[in-house]
Amino acid sequence: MAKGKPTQAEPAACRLYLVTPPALEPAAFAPLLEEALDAGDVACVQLRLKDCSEDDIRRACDVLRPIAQEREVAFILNDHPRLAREAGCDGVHVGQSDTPYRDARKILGNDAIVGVTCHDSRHLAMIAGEEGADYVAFGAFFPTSTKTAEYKAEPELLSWWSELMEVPCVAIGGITAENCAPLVTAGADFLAVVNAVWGHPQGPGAGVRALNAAIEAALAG
Ligand SMILES: Cc1ncc(COP(=O)(O)OP(=O)(O)O)c(N)n1
Ligand SMILES: Cc1nc(C(=O)O)sc1CCOP(=O)(O)O
Ligand SMILES: [Mg+2]
Repeated sequence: MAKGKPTQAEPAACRLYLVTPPALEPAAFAPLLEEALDAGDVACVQLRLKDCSEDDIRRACDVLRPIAQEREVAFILNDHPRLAREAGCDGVHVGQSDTPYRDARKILGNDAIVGVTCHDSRHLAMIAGEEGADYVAFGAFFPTSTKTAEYKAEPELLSWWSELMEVPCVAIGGITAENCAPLVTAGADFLAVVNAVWGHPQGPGAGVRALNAAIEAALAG
């Protein structure tokens, strides 16, 4: 994947990748998503609903996907490649216990974005990259309350990867405006966040602005 592929926009050095809260009511969440996406640069949105029926996920896609795509922000579905294709998503994110990358690619085709969780593993990332993943995701970089994270990644993994590989890397796990600088300077192409945006005390727009300001400050040195 070219480093700017999530929106086809001019590639930037490090961009935001929003992941939704694990449970949401689509009509109530829609204005929050609009607020986040209208607050500044966002490369993509991942719909990550856990413990939901496929019908619920489909309904959430129908409401939320146009909000992202109308703004030229890629809309990626977590875990469900077939549903992603049927619901008109731009791609899918798969983990090591989900549909294997090759099957996800077959289902979605070559034009879709397929990203792969690689935890803290160089080996998993090299396999995913060689197989054709559009990005590899490393984490968790910091403690997170959003899910039980079994792996701990270090910024050095991002610098190793970005110096050697063209495939973009996503950093995830407990990332905030306050702690993201080492990940940006280490070479993360995307910062994936849940709580720093949806749990921001001043709302998701303020969360996006704070993260983009922190990215810009880190890149300026
Ligand atoms: C960008 C990004 N990175 C990692 C994950 C985690 O995927 P996975 O390990 O499959 O765990 P679940 O998210 O499915 O609980 C992700 N979703 N997105
Ligand atoms: C979905 C997910 N995957 C992770 C991994 O390490 O693979 S950490 C994580 C949760 C990220 O949420 P927050 O930004 O609130 O910490
Ligand atoms: Mg998964």
